[in-house]
Amino acid sequence: MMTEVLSHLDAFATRCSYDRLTSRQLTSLRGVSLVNCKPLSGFQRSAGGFICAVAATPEAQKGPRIERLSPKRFFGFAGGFSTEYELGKQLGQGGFGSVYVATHIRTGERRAVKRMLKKRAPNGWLDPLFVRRILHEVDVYNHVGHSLNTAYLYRVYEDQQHVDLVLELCSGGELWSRIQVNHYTESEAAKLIGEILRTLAQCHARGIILRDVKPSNFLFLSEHIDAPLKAIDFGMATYCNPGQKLDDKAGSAIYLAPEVLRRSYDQKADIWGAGIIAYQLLTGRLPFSGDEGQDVSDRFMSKQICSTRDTNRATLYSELDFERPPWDVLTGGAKDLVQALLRRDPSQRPSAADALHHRWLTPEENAASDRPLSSSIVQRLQRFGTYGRLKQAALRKVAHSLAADDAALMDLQKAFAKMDPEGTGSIRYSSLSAALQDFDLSEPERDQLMADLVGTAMDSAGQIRYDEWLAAMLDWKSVQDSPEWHDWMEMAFRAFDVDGSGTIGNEDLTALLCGGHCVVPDEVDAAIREADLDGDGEITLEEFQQLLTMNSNDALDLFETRLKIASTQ
Ligand SMILES: Nc1ncnc2c1ncn2[C@@H]1O[C@H](COP(=O)(O)OP(=O)(O)OP(=O)(O)O)[C@@H](O)[C@H]1O
Repeated sequence: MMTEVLSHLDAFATRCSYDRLTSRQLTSLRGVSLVNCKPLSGFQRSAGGFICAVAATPEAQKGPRIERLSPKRFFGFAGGFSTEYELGKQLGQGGFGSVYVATHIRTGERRAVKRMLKKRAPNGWLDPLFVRRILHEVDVYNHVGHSLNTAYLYRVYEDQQHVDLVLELCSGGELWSRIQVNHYTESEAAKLIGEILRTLAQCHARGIILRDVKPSNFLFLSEHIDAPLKAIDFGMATYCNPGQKLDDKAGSAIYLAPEVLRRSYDQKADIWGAGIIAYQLLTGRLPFSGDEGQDVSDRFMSKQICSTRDTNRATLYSELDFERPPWDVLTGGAKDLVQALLRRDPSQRPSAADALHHRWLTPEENAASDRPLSSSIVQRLQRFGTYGRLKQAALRKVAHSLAADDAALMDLQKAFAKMDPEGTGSIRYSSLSAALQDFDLSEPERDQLMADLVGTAMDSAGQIRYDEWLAAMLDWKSVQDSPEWHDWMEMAFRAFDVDGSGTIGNEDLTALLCGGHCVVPDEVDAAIREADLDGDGEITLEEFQQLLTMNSNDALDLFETRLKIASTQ
């Protein structure tokens, strides 16, 4: 009974943050007695929600009344999917959703839609695990989905029955199906392993752990042999703060790290999964050897059933084989990296960011962070895209204050002037789009990269202002070293606190982000959640400063370049 009450309240509390109820307001609800509320597993920044210890009073045991919630718009996502999209053939089926091709009725653009049935508990409430899974998946897409290594999330819809995630269509099939057909050459494998590690590094830099790193969660964008790889399916992801250890067993058997089986793990567990994939790409089999390990490997690769006990024993104890062919012909660099990724002691395993610098993956001398601006625009746009709407708006505001003659901005000014030869102070989308032709990007990818550049669609009119350009291109870490940084942050805060109340709240952001009328549901809520550490629905100066400072030092080489060989100069 107690468990049932807890799950009622858990789902209810999660929903409450979407109603912008504070923990104080929660406790005032009839029949609910909540103590020690804290943000839901680190997702306070954007998914919101509270985990509360519950004093199960007789009244609380009845649970809050379901009528308080509208199942139709439980999450606050947009409605009207079927008026905007036509559903086509099924692409795939997972444990949590079916994925279809969907065509945008007005533009004819083809996308993938992951349709998940709103799962209900026997009492009619939405199942709390389902609620949390959706929140986590959307949250991770919003954090890292604007990088080229992840399928782009265009929009989320919901109706009475379903939640629909509209995603970039990846039509090249799963990495898994190519592993089964091919053994990759070393350079092909290195490119793919680099792309996987880049996704991990971007997530880990934001405190996210994926917990389901396996070949079927990476899809090729197209059928082209060199098509980029995109990560999908973040339903298992969660947050893990520095120093924290998770203890729940989550993931797919053969890719689980030893420490996950021992129930004390952090982001390094994802690296093990990447190591198993790397091994498969290079050899077409699993690393486990000895009688038992070999049996697990053979069964798994030929899609026969393996018992959990045998799989776990192989992960924990089997010798890892780096002797048999093709290891005799693979280079020392490949062996060295894969061995490092598969160290059983997680403290000896490299982080994703460190692994990316391994000599086998980055043979060129020229690290991405040293590249000139002209060849790192794509990386800079992705990095900016992974910041939330509020942070993007705040950085634009600060960029506006930077001195026009600052020598550190010279390169950025020059690049801007090249696209604005008449000195109008704005560049056209078409000019930037033309500049992006030098990069090996699909047309939707070009549009995705530019989507985050301007403040609101209303004021853009197809133009990008200098401050918008600066905000996206700048290395903000260096700006933060300026003695004026704190003044600039405070100035931006005061400007955003439109009603002068001392905090930034709902009305301030409605005015700021959508000129008083937001058409995208949840837009303002999501912006508040970006910074609202204590979940009270308001952003204080301290919370605002923390938002502006975190993640600003993301190295550019965490992001894909996609530079065409011909234009590396
Ligand atoms: N963006 C996409 N483009 C094309 N196909 C996709 C896309 N996303 C998912 N698919 C296909 O749909 C399948 C199921 O998707 P996904 O893994 O996200 O679902 P799931 O229910 O979360 O799965 P799981 O049971 O592994 O957690 C994928 O294996 C893939 O074949």
